[in-house]
Amino acid sequence: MNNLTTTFNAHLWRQHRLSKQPIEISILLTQMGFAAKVLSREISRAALVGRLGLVGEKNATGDAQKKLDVFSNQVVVEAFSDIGLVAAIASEELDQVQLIECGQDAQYILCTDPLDGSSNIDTGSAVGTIFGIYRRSSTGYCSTEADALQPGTELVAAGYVLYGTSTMLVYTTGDQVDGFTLDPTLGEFLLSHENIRCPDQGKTYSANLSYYQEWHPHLQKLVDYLGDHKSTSHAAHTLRYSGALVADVHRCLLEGGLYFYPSTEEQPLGKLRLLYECAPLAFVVEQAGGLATSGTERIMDIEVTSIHQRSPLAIGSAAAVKLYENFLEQGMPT
Ligand SMILES: O=P(O)(O)OC[C@H]1O[C@](O)(COP(=O)(O)O)[C@@H](O)[C@@H]1O
Ligand SMILES: [Mg+2]
Ligand SMILES: [Mg+2]
Repeated sequence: MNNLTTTFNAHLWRQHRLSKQPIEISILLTQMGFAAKVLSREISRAALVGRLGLVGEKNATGDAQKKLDVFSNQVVVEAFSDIGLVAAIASEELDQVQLIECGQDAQYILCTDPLDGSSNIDTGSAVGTIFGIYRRSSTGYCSTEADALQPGTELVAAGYVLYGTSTMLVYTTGDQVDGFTLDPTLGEFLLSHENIRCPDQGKTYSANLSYYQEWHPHLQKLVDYLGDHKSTSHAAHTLRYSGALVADVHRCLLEGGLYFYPSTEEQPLGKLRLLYECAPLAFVVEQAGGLATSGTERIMDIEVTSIHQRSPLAIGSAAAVKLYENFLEQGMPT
């Protein structure tokens, strides 16, 4: 059976048979695949069913919620409810952790950004879904919020879905990183990118340069260095910023490169959320040979004290992330 006929479910079953992951993880990932198919269909027809625009509410981190943010959250929560495995869900669109099921079998916690890149929705640009799965740490009958406050090193599975020119699902359970492309005519995710390796170097960087003036002077030097097309000592990088973290990280994963969202005086911990944006993507990128840092600390090691906690992020090719850390610390490449 060649790769392009390997369905996501068949791959998950194979990984389980090769005892690379417990069957529960395969079932949870299958449910993420299902939610991704529903969202792929609904995102593509949102303008036809009045699902563009705002709902008029703000989420816990102050973002004006889009109708598709709320709808995507509902789809993900429903896909993981009633399967007897998920104890609780932490989501960008839920103020608190939502208890799902109690009891012995409900041993997993889902952390999710149901719709990433919300500012792209109404203009039809790329958006994504991010997910991270943890095992419960508490032993009581029902889960508690503390079960979601685990560092990235405790993730048992993580990944994202990109709704772009095609819909792709990329995941890892700590073994390798595999990518699947949705064939809408079959309604199947097919294995299109097996064992993805993140190139050590890239030619692009992604950052919102409109904040350049507010960044640390050392990071301003990094941007000048990356954009120095006259340099004979190093290859310049070109700028690619999509407005969706998932889309920019996906490019870094496949082609190499660097995405960063640093802190500013106004946002001392940056904008992005550690639990359901930074940590799951860090797990994926690290398993593919890349790196992810806050600038001073490995993202996966950062202690989580609240579900909507923010963290500065630099993620992508290993050499580019090290370059970022060096510049932040010393204001120069090495
Ligand atoms: O508009 P800004 O400040 O550049 O922020 C864009 C970044 O914020 C995000 O949109 C945050 O994610 P959400 O859309 O899920 O809130 C990232 O996807 C993106 O990289
Ligand atoms: Mg997001
Ligand atoms: Mg979001």
